[in-house]
Amino acid sequence: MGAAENKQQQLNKKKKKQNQTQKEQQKQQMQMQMKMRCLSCEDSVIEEHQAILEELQNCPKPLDPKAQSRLQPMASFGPLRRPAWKTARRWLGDGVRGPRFTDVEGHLQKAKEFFTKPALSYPEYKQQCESLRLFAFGGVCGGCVLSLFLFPPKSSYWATWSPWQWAQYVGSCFKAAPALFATEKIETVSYQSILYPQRKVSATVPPASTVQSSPSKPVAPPKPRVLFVLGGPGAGKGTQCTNICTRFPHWSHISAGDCLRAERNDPQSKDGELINSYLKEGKIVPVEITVRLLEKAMQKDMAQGKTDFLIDGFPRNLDNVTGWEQVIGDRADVLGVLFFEATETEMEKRLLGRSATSGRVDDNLESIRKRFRTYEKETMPIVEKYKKQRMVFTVDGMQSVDEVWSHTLTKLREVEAVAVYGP
Ligand SMILES: Nc1ncnc2c1ncn2[C@@H]1O[C@H](COP(=O)(O)OP(=O)(O)OP(=O)(O)O)[C@@H](O)[C@H]1O
Ligand SMILES: Nc1ccn([C@@H]2O[C@H](COP(=O)(O)O)[C@@H](O)[C@H]2O)c(=O)n1
Repeated sequence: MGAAENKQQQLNKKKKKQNQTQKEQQKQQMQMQMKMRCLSCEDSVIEEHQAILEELQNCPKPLDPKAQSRLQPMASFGPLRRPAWKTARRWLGDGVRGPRFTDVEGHLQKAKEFFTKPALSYPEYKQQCESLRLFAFGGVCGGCVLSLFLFPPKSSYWATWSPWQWAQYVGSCFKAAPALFATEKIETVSYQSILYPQRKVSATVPPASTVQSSPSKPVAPPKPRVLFVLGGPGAGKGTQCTNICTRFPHWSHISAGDCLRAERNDPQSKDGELINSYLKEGKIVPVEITVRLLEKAMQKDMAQGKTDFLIDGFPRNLDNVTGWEQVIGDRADVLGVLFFEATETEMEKRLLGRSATSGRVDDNLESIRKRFRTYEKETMPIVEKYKKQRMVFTVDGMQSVDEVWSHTLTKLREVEAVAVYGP
């Protein structure tokens, strides 16, 4: 073999190797493209790609122009499906393009058509639904926000964290925090005024004798806070008021019914007989008598250091409401109404049970039923009136005493939160 022949052979070998390398590279490139593309390909397309690959493998030349022309579309994403992450819409045949997202009028029109114009095709129907959905979503969200704004939940969390408190929080970051400890000597002031510094101070309600201040620096006692307690006869008002006062000594329980019964039993009282007749009939005693007794009882308890009052069984009718406003008015802060709800059947059962030991002239079936009627006719409208003012804290009184107590506690915390942070 001559040198020239040898050289030719080496050249051929080299060319063949180059061809093989080039083919190998092309194959790898194709495989990469296949991998990428086949993520979103249908089976038929994958099969087609595989066939092309096989053809390429068997092809003696580096890249046959025929194969190249067939492979060309594979190199571009044009005619085939886009990968899922590039697909803006699923292909559900919605060739009908709806209004742009920002085109409110267009969507309104489509939403209206949902009710007025039967869709002729699925895409049209789908667009109507989509446009309607925008308004339904907006309406529901807007309604929820508005109702939270108009009728904020009576929860201490809401009172503390609702968005309209945020401005206040931001503002408070730039204000000096109130001193944690007293900055001057406190002579005699109820611990309530320290716990609730927001409370306004009244110089009028308590008689001077109840305030033991130093002569040089008089300290006005805080304005008494009042929580009316209402509910049907036997709903459990008295029981839960006793619980509250046992647990929280700053609360004082004053029952209008108890005050009236005590007055009736007082031989010195000029109103004894009148009160007795009202009690037996389950009627509401004139407010001048009742409110005078309530004020007397409050003053007595304030002298003992009480500042918060559960006024149980009051106001029972409109006469009671106006009497309170005229006599006490803004000398006390009314925090709201703690309202115990129970059915007549349950209340009747409880009162008949209580009649064995209460000694009350009105704990008999006849008086009980008369009291129910008075409650329905005269007291419920008062509850409704306070409800409209969003002042009612309702407790489900149908459960066991313990369960009602736990519910009462929750409501009491709400009352405190609203009193401190506002409604
Ligand atoms: N949750 C309860 N489950 C069962 N019995 C109860 C419950 N709460 C109170 N009672 C009982 O029912 C009776 C009436 O309760 P309570 O005196 O507290 O009612 P009231 O609403 O104050 O009634 P009134 O308006 O007549 O004074 C009592 O004998 C009491 O022990
Ligand atoms: N504001 C009020 C409260 C009560 N009465 C009379 O007392 C009766 C018993 O009241 P209880 O709350 O103890 O059940 C009641 O039936 C009324 O006759 C009232 O007149 N005014």
